[in-house]
Amino acid sequence: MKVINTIAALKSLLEPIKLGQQKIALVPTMGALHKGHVSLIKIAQQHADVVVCSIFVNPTQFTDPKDLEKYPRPLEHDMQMLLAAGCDVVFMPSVKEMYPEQEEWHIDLGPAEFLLEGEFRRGHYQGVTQIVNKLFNAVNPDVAFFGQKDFQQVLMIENMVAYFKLPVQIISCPIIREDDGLAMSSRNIHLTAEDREHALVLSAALNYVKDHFNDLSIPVLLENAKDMISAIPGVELDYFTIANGKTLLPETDKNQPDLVALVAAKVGQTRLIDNMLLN
Ligand SMILES: Nc1ncnc2c1ncn2[C@@H]1O[C@H](COP(=O)(O)OP(=O)(O)OP(=O)(O)O)[C@@H](O)[C@H]1O
Ligand SMILES: CC(C)(CO)[C@@H](O)C(=O)[O-]
Ligand code: BAL
Repeated sequence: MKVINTIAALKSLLEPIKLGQQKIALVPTMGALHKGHVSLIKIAQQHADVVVCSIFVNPTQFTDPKDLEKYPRPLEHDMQMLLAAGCDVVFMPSVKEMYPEQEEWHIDLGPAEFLLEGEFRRGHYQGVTQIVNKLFNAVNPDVAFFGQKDFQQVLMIENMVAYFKLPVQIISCPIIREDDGLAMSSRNIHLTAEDREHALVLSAALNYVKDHFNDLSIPVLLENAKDMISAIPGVELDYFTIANGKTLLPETDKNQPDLVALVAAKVGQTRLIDNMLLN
């Protein structure tokens, strides 16, 4: 496994591979790796000859400075996970390498940018697309892998790819969960034992909606799911919605295709998101 810190070194490693017609996959991450990240690498290996995993805690996508400051950075552990997963190249640039100078970034990501996560983390998807575009320029991947856990992120990246007409295929990969249902997330590390217990209500409420989808109306499903969550102490709901998976607009007609339930809540001091496809 090669560990690379600069764009120039990365390009000189990857350009001959690309010229040799080998397929390159990119798995962008912010580190603090878990089985969710490993699953992306494993899926990437099935689609490409060379898998590049980037680790970069991107400052421009953080809307809360405390969240950025306390974002976990367990480097040794991450290297071991990547070695065990059989990753070929790790790209781990510094902030200076990715942002050598002040720069403006604003692209049209469509109206869904301002919904859900975009409403609670204003400007978040401009920062995400800014760094993903830089990573795509540095790696020039044929295909890139993202987790469905960050459902809206996948849509925003697809919109960015369409905006610039980039020749990169985007693949959304299933959510990996703990045995008790909690979606794996780097931020789970911040949960106290009590928070960890309380956080289970998020996946439980999503499962409730999925299990009762055929029997109850959408307004009733939403009311019951929100009641489940508000019954748990220390869980502060930002949103629980059933939406069209392409527009992210709320949906009340169960016969529409592509429905997804999405939730975000603060559990103790930690903000978590999760979602589930419904049909
Ligand atoms: N449980 C999971 N299952 C599948 N993919 C996941 C999971 N968790 C994260 N990913 C994906 O891994 C990639 C990198 O995510 P990231 O490094 O931000 O980890 P994370 O666990 O989402 O951290 P956090 O949500 O705390 O920022 C993203 O595409 C993300 O959607
Ligand atoms: C895609 C990403 C690596 C961009 O910083 C980040 O948003 C993440 O880890 O999901
Ligand atoms: N996993 C999405 C990146 C973020 O929360 O900033």
